Amino acid sequence: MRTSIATVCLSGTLEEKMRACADAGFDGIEIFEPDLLVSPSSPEQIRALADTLGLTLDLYQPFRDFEGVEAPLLEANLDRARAKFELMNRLGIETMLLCSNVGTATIDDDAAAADQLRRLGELAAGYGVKVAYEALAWGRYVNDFEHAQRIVDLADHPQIGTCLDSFHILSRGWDPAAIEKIPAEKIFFVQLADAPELSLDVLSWSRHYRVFPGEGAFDLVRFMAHLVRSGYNGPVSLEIFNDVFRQTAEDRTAVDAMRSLIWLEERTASYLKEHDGGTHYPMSLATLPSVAEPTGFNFAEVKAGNPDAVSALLYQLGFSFAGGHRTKPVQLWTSGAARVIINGQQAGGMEPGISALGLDVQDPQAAASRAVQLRARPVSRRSQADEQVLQAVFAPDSTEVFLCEATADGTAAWADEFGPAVQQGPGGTAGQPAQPLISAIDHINLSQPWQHFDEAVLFYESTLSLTPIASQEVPSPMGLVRSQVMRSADGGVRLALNIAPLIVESGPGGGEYPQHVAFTSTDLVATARQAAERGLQFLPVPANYYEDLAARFRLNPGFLAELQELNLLYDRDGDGEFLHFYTGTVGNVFFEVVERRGGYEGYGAPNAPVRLASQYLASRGEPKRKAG
Ligand SMILES: O=C(O)c1ccc(O)c(O)c1
Ligand SMILES: [Mg+2]
Repeated sequence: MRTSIATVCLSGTLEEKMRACADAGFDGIEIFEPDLLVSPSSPEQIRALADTLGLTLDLYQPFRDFEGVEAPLLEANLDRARAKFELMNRLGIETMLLCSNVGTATIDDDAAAADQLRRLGELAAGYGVKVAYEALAWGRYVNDFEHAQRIVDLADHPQIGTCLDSFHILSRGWDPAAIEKIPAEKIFFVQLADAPELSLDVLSWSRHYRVFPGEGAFDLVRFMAHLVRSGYNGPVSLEIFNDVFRQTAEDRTAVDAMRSLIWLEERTASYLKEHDGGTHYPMSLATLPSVAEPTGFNFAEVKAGNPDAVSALLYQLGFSFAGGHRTKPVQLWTSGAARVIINGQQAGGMEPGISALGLDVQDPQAAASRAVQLRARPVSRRSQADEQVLQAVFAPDSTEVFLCEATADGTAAWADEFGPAVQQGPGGTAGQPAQPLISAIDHINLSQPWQHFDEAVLFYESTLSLTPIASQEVPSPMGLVRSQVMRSADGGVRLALNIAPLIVESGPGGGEYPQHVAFTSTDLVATARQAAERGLQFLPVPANYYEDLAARFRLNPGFLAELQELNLLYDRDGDGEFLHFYTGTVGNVFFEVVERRGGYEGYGAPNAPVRLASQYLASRGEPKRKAG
């Protein structure tokens, strides 16, 4: 599959955009006219730069408001086109994109539009260029790709063909199956965009909210399958108008873009294999090492130059000290299959804070190779010769994601690098063994910078096969927090991605926002009692919350009183129940303990505003009450 991308997707100058596209591995680009108009480089220089970078210039776009006009305007439009064809010859670009008329069309007649396109085709032939006609979703008379195709058929000129853009087709609900009816040689160009579901006029939706494939709600795999079946074998190009992408670093956005196409190519290949068996199509689709979903969390790592505050919390939660690393200032704490590493080497930034997570996978080599082919940056950590060589990549928020070997007995293959396991309390004091009521890591919650949120969703879906669950919005005193859970089918791995409120950028954490690890307990009340005895400071929960709980659920008064006494939160979902509590925050990290009863699958979303408000108050010291 030939990959291409429109320069409108990226920030920067035309030259910077071109370099970023080449570095990310694109075969070619579409030049978006406004980018050329503001460039100090001549068309010849842009052509030479593309050559040097190994990029083909696949499309010049857009040419607007041509067809369906009265005769005098048609002559003026042909003059305009002539100037652009001359320019395209200088650039060495063979195909021009023509948008269906949105502004000046007055004649709603296919035969007349086709005649005018034929005139344009005759002119284009003299320059050796082709015109790809695209039905914009808001075109005056032509807003449907099949309608555009009928006009192209009527024009019946070799220089006139169609441009298909997934946004205009899927946003209007047109059925992409009809793509298969278009003769392949008449599809001159293909643009891809995904988009979130929004109730918005289609022009605003298109101009501001497009996202890369895999980051929105469109079924682009099926779209691609129809395209491949049509016999098309030209460039597949990303055209993403997105306010955020246009103001974030272009090299990073180009990598996100490339990842989306590599992923889509693979998904399309497997879709076609499943539905069409061994049928051969002109477009060849590359595949990636396929990996099974991760089966569970292997560990969570907290960076901390001074481990004491974090080890105290873990001790209070009933974790045992399982030893220091043989060669590094790193501690291992465990309870059941929950493993937390406190790493003194990774210190820096706002700490303590979550620096890495480990996932159990069937084949760490294959999983790492897949992630790297999807343009994830590999992590290189120093390791001694006899230590496990661990595979890891950086997530978009710089969290290190380790791909660990799942063992049959649930132990960690690397754990014997730690020892000896002397019973230890906070700060190295002797500790009492606890009841290990915590059995595993339930989920990990990572806060994401708002501008990298879509990228993070695609990253976890493409590299690790996690599935996004419908996102939620949680009110907090700092704003509405968007929360997106990514999980494996059996729930063995659950990641909650929250957009960090903008307000924290100017706050004491320098833009970092607390993140947490949630542990599973077999008996939450007993865990909380033990933790209270060991001195844990719970995140306080206001009395108003318990009055509301009493109103919403018919809870036994004794149980309700116990919840309130221990600062426990409660939720219900069908037959399932959820009990949980939070520790106070140290630096940038806190812990949660949850008990899931009867198949509860959520995360206590109704309680999230209570947590966020309580943490907000805690971060500001005691609540200030008006004197009075
Ligand atoms: O929003 C537009 O004007 C516009 C221009 C060119 C395109 O290819 C497109 O899909 C939209
Ligand atoms: Mg388009």
